[in-house]
Amino acid sequence: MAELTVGDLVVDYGPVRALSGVSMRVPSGAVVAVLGANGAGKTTLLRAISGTLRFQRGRIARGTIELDGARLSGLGAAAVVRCGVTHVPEGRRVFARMTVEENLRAGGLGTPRRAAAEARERVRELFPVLAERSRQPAGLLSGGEQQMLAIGRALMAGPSVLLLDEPTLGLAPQMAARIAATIRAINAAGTSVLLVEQNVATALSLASYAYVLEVGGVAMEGPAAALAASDEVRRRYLGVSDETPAEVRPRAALPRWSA
Ligand SMILES: Nc1ncnc2c1ncn2[C@@H]1O[C@H](COP(=O)(O)OP(=O)(O)OP(=O)(O)O)[C@@H](O)[C@H]1O
Repeated sequence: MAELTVGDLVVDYGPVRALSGVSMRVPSGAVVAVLGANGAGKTTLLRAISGTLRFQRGRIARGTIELDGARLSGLGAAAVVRCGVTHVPEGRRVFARMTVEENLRAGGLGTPRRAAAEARERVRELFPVLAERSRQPAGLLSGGEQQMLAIGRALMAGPSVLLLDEPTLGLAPQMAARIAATIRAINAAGTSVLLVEQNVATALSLASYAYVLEVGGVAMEGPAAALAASDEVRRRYLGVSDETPAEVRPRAALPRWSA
């Protein structure tokens, strides 16, 4: 396990400043959530960490990204994976024409054989459906199964930190709950998680600590339980206002806490 730290990170896409001095920490073994409205910079933060910013013509103008004190910023995407940080981008981009098995194998490329075999076993246990459907083209899987495959593929490199971008987006509630349970299991097995999630109640129920981004900066941060109880977070992100009668307040606004 390893600690991920981001210090005073500034990111630009050409003339557009997307992050303007973000500092945060994912302690070893933790689930940390990043919340915020569309365009706040959440995806940019994950891209900067995973070394995929350059594919979007983005650039780190200033700041540091470190894993246990070793510098990640400036490394390419493949090198970041080798350091133990893998990224599941938004939109579950699986290789639709390749089989489930081939998709998983692609995630393990470059991983030493023994570690890859262990990771494979772990993925099979987490997602039995992927083992059952290993020879089918990934494009035939349901949206939720494709998300499982995208997560499984990222786990094939045996990461110490997993970056997840909107893993439950567009999924039916039951499937979203399964993905959330899987994230808990992955974390319980020792992988730290940095989670960007549009469903604030889900995010705060999974995370122990959370950051709220607004126009490229950290507007709020704190223990997930404290943020969930904060009037401002409830009003702005959980759709609960003082005027909302108690009986119509979403149950989702009452998350289960992780320790
Ligand atoms: N490839 C790009 N080129 C130019 N500007 C970009 C690019 N990607 C993002 N941006 C801009 O950077 C800012 C942050 O975007 P980002 O996608 O990181 O936000 P987000 O919080 O993840 O939002 P969303 O939930 O909509 O994905 C926005 O102003 C966005 O328009």
